[in-house]
Amino acid sequence: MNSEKLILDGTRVAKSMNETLVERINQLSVRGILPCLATILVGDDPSSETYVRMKSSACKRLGIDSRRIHLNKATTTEELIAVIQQLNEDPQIHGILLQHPVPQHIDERAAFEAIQIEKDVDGVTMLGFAQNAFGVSSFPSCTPAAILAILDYYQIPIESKHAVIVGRSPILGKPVSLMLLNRNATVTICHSKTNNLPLIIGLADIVVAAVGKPAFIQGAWIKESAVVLDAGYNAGNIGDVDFDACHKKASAITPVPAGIGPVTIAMLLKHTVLAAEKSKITT
Ligand SMILES: NC(=O)C1=CN([C@@H]2O[C@H](COP(=O)(O)OP(=O)(O)OC[C@H]3O[C@@H](n4cnc5c(N)ncnc54)[C@H](OP(=O)(O)O)[C@@H]3O)[C@@H](O)[C@H]2O)C=CC1
Ligand SMILES: Nc1nc(=O)c2c([nH]1)NC[C@@H]1CN(c3ccc(C(=O)N[C@@H](CCC(=O)O)C(=O)O)cc3)C=[N+]21
Repeated sequence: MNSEKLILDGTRVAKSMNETLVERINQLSVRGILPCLATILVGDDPSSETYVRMKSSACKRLGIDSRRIHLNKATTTEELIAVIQQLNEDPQIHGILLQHPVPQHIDERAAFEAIQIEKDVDGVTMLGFAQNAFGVSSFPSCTPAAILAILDYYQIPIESKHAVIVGRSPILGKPVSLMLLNRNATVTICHSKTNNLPLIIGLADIVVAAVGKPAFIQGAWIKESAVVLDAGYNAGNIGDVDFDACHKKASAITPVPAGIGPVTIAMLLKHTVLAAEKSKITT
């Protein structure tokens, strides 16, 4: 990497991923297979509606089919699981994405577990998580995989680097920590009960912000020349990183928007295409 400050352009990474997908989608169509992603949204949280809409319009742009399922916020866990089971049994559906978070009264873990492993394109099941932890997953969670894809695209070394991850959620902080560990980083995972957070972040060569609090990570905490990856996506398109202050210190940083978000979506499409490719072998 050169010594200039680098803005890690997620739109560019996503574009290059999508280009390689087009050919694979064409080859599937020759065999009469149209990859299809089902998205399930429960309730009417406006930002979740936006994400789901972005996901299905990204599918459309590439020629992937999508089925959008929008359930009432009063849906029960049992009803949601029944919908997931129907999608599991439908041979035309290759991937299932249950948008997180679901309303409080629903058992989100039980719903995630209902997704058949072959269709778990967002790596949300326990089995998918475990496969990812062992480094044998076909479908690691999309945002963690996007973070690794950005580092690899820009040839940013991971091995032997100290990565500090702020956040330990099951689809973001925890899996990205394990993926960086599998790539031989030295990993520290921080969370809401962590003491001396600024001190720990100050030791990091790579910082992953996955907190869900706008502009939470301050420039003063960042070590000179660290690489900063901002997975946060808060109301008003604001990341978890104080961009201007961190940009001054970092050697490379992802912006919000146009950082990790677009690569997450490209990863979801890639996993859906792969699920479709695998389905032709088994059916
Ligand atoms: N770009 C994308 O594709 C995606 C973006 N996101 C965004 O990433 C962010 C995180 O999402 P998600 O992981 O689902 O969020 P969660 O709310 O599930 O997890 C947040 C994590 O941050 C930790 N945390 C909260 N406050 C602090 C604090 N003061 N100090 C240190 N750690 C803290 C929590 O700790 P504890 O475990 O102790 O509660 C928890 O582990 C959000 O902005 C979300 O919108 C999420 C998914 C995809
Ligand atoms: N099961 C599950 N998997 C997820 O991956 C998941 C989820 N639930 N719940 C919500 C979060 C959020 N998320 C985003 C994806 C892309 C952008 C994205 O592409 N953002 C554009 C901005 C687009 C715009 O706002 O115009 C950008 O950053 O450039 C943002 C956020 C995925 N999530």
